[in-house]
Amino acid sequence: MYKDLKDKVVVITGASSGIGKAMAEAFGIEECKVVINYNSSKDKAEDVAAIVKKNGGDAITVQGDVSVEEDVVNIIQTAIDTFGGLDIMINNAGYEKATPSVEMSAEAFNNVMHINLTGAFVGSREACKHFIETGKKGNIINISSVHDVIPWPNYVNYASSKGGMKLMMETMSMEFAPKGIRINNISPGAIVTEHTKEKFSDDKTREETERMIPMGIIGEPHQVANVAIFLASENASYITGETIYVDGGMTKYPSFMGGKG
Ligand SMILES: NC(=O)C1=CN([C@@H]2O[C@H](COP(=O)(O)OP(=O)(O)OC[C@H]3O[C@@H](n4cnc5c(N)ncnc54)[C@H](O)[C@@H]3O)[C@@H](O)[C@H]2O)C=CC1
Ligand SMILES: CC(=O)C(C)=O
Repeated sequence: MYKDLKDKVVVITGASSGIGKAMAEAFGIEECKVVINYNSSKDKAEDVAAIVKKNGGDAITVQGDVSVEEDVVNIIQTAIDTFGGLDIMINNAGYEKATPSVEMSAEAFNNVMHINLTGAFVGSREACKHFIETGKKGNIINISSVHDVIPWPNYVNYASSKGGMKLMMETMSMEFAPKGIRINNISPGAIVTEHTKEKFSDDKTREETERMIPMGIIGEPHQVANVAIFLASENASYITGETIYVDGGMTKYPSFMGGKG
């Protein structure tokens, strides 16, 4: 456990499933007060809140679509009203759907940009406003993806949004570093969640994916959550503007592993 995290208020967007859920559970073990945002899965969010409380933390659930500016503002205001402030903002909500670029409407492109990038921007902006008003040295973690550096055909909206998250985070981290506010990204590789379970249960797809990972293993949500806990804690007090890849080596050019080329 990281003792400095006890009683810290953490907002996690898209926390009713997958990596967001694993992070909520982990911050519960740290005895944090966790605000679990969901868009449509109220029951699943309530289940996550129950686990956070069982783990030793406190929790509330808040509905909100992160692509809607007022909803993000409301999620953060609810955290402040309920728990008296905000210490850690985690922009995790994300969405992707394969579509060839020539078939992708501007609306479909913008929809993913609004959820993944603009949602994370508004969450970061509102958190920074609160940190500045209260003089708090809070911190922000964005859950990006290895596709912030690896191009992904048929997912141009997703890769653009994650690439954008990289420079958004780096820019904001410089803007707010003098105030002691730290902002970092975690970029997961292939992680098995409710969302990706079906894809990876297909032997061919799983084996193809494993071949792209030097460690040869698909990751699990808790492996991302463990890094989020570290980054949020004082143990990471000198880290800002960084992207930590939690990807079993996927971003390190695995096709060169044979030593040729
Ligand atoms: N699972 C994986 O292999 C990887 C996941 N990621 C990223 O991790 C983050 C979490 O994804 P997973 O846990 O894998 O999938 P997931 O689908 O379980 O989680 C995404 C969450 O975001 C929520 N969400 C989607 N649109 C929303 C909106 N408009 N407003 C509020 N919430 C919304 C969903 O309801 C869901 O709870 C995403 O940002 C994703 O891009 C990145 C790299 C790999
Ligand atoms: C969704 C995503 O970013 C991956 C790596 O699968």
